Amino acid sequence: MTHPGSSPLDERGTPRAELAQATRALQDEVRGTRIDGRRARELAGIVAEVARELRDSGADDEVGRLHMGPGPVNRGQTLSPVYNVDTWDGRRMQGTVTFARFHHGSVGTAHGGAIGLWADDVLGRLSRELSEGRARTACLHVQYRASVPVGAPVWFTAWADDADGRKRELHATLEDDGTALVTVDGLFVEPRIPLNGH
Ligand SMILES: CCCCCCCCCCCCCCCC(=O)SCCNC(=O)CCNC(=O)[C@H](O)C(C)(C)COP(=O)(O)OP(=O)(O)OC[C@H]1O[C@@H](n2cnc3c(N)ncnc32)[C@H](O)[C@@H]1OP(=O)(O)O
Repeated sequence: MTHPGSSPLDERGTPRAELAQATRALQDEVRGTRIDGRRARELAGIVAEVARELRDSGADDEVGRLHMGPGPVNRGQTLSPVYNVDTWDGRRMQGTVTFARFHHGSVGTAHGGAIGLWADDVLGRLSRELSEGRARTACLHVQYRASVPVGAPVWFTAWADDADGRKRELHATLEDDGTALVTVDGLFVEPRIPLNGH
């Protein structure tokens, strides 16, 4: 088994990744903080100042398009839960995902939408690893079988059926101690009109 070590999803060791991680920490702490109103207002000013500096430094996307190529830029987005790919044998990907406080849904569990977001991301990653052709999510079927914890790593497996022309059926599970928490079936389709680098 090999590790796709150069993946931008590894998000290690670059200043840009550090910025993304600090932003995630901020998102987590904003959620549910008990800070008093006066200080909250002061901190809002500081955060606004940071946002201004980032905006004024320019953006590397075009008309809001996320940069999808290799490199840490892709991970500048801080919405998706962080996941690590531990093994990849060319067909099956395994690793762990940790849903953060930011992704909290119902009491003590990860938000179903955050789980769907992660599923789209990991299957999109799988699709990229499997083929040069750019495919888009046509359909995502998420079954929530048991609650997914927040703040603790959960084991995942993602794999693909044989491609059928432009269509790829992809699957993923989240599990804890051998119990399936979530199962996902996705269909990714390479558009008739190829995507231009998206
Ligand atoms: C080294 C570099 C590493 C880089 C590492 C980067 C890692 C990076 C990770 C991040 C990864 C993020 C991944 C996000 C991925 C998105 O979130 S993509 C955004 C969300 N999805 C969209 O916006 C898609 C919108 N829909 C569309 O664009 C079009 O409907 C589609 C899906 C492309 C299909 O359009 P089309 O090409 O015209 O398809 P069409 O010819 O009608 O149908 C083709 C076949 O698919 C079937 N089909 C199409 N749609 C459906 C459907 N919804 N249901 C069932 N069947 C369908 C058709 O029935 C047909 O089947 P057959 O008759 O051939 O058997």
